Amino acid sequence: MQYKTNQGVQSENKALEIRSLSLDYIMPDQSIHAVVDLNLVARTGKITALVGESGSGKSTVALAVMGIQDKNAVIPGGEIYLAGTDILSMPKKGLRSYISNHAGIIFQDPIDSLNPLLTVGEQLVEAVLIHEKITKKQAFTIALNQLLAVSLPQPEELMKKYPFMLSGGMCQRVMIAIASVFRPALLIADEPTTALDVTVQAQILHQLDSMRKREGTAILLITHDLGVVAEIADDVCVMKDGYIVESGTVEDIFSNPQHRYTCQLLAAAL
Ligand SMILES: Nc1ncnc2c1ncn2[C@@H]1O[C@H](COP(=O)(O)OP(=O)(O)OP(=O)(O)O)[C@@H](O)[C@H]1O
Ligand code: NI
Repeated sequence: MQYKTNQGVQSENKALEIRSLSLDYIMPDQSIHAVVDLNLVARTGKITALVGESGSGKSTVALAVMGIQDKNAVIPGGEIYLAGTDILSMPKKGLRSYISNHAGIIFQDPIDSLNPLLTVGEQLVEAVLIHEKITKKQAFTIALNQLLAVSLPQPEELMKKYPFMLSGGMCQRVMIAIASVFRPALLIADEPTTALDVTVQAQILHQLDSMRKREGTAILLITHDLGVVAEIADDVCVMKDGYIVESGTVEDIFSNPQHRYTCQLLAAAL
């Protein structure tokens, strides 16, 4: 069977390409147009920031890309090309594994994202074994290397610990380790540092940036913090009320914002 692909010379460096995506949340008395006719590209080896006020639809986009949108969501139209294939035109069977092989996601609250009843090691090994038919021992070695890759010291000790024994910053590193086990083409970070101390925020962002450099991962960074955007993002998409009102390179958007809302955002950040 042939699925829709966006392959072609111009698409090669696009880990994610969203075309004309709309998403509604169906409520008993109304439906909310959370995403409207949205276009977005996350380039390989680059950081794309998705910014916009609370409720503008940023997380909804992230969840739709991961195929984990809420049950009351319907997608009336659009295409989501993840590593070249439109996941919206794929059959349910195989979709989960396709998405988890090509994209990872980390959230705001790393401690909530981990299972409190399992050790770090158990969760990492489980994540490895979901994808690969290898022995537990081999999975353990991969897990250890993952923890080293996110600069966590003494990984062997860490593997035995439960999430509550770790700081927020360490938990977020573990989440990055889990989300990137399979060197996904795309990593989505939905406000990854909002819940962390300021000093730890910079370390986590540095970690994402070094993953981008090392693996060529495309990173879609959802954030409220325009200072962070200016510092590490390559591209920016500005979202408001479900629409992308403006997108471009960081240089373009910061030096020459076209949309009134972008000007307001920039002014508010000064
Ligand atoms: N399951 C749902 N059912 C109905 N409405 C929802 C649902 N999930 C989100 N919404 C609404 O959809 C809109 C977009 O929400 P979303 O969480 O995507 O925004 P956001 O930009 O991520 O906001 P924030 O910056 O606060 O995280 C909001 O109006 C929100 O209230
Ligand atoms: Ni959100």
